[in-house]
Amino acid sequence: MAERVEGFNFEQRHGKERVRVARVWKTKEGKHYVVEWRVGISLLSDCVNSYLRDDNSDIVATDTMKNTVYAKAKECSEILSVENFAIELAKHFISFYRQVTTAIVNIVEKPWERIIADGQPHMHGFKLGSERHTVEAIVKKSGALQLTSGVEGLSVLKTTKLNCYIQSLIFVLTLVWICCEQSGFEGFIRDKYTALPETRERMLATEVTGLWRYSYESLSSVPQKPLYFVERYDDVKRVLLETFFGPPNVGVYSPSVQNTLYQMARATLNRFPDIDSVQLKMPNIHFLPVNISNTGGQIVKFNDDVYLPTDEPHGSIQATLSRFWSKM
Ligand SMILES: O=c1[nH]c(=O)c2[nH]c(=O)[nH]c2[nH]1
Repeated sequence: MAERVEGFNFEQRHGKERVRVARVWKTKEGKHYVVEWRVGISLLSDCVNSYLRDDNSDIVATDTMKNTVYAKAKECSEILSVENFAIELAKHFISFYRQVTTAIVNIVEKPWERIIADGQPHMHGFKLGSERHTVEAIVKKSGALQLTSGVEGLSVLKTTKLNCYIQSLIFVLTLVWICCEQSGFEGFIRDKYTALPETRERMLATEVTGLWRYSYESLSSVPQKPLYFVERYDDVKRVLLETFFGPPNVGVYSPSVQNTLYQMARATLNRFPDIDSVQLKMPNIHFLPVNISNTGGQIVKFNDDVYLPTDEPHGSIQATLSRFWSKM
């Protein structure tokens, strides 16, 4: 919040970024659990004197913030979700320091996954997965809370043309061989700058970044069930992926990244009543058809088979879908 200083409007915050911590828990039976977090802390606090003059008496040193991450990780005797850790940290800063009015804690969790060896979950062996779980907890001195979780780096691709048998609705118990494309892009504006052909058959690839805001607006309203948010994270990801891909045997047609994004966001809001808004960023990562020829003729003729994968440029498509009363 801006304050008036020497006739100016002034806004400030300070914190520590990229504090890395790993925490291990071990059960009596010898099963280990591990999390690795990258923590960012930002404090809104009444320390304007440090900016205006030689007076640091109201500053929480960023080095102290860093130490607090390790101290609080040590205090967590039971495994907990990244959301609960973020809330605990933020709660500490607003309650421990008179000067702090709001604490903003951002954490990215590294996807360490237990390995399966000989068909059995390993007791202490983990490998790095791909997509990352994120959280932002904003806690005010009043106890007001804003909790936003997310996923980043969720790379997905569908190759789309499906040849499959479906059961005919007309003749009971007969199977019909069908061929259905499951991603296309048609009917867009065509003008003198347009070269893109219309298609009902293309690769669809993206790297989803999602943010979803929970409806819990005070510290006291947060669900007490341990690992509640870990389950929610898995469930939201499942709904996003199921909507993107459609049923395993037949898939679902995507007429555009825009439409698929909307379906994914809507399915999330419809499924989870405690989520008020969903933001999705879905770059359209292009796989270009390969056609190569020389004077002797065609070397490679594209037949929905050989592609050139690209990183850039890529389409950029993003949207936020909220319930009417949401503040996201
Ligand atoms: O799904 C798509 N949306 C677009 O806006 C777009 N633009 C484009 O060139 N290809 C695509 N595909």
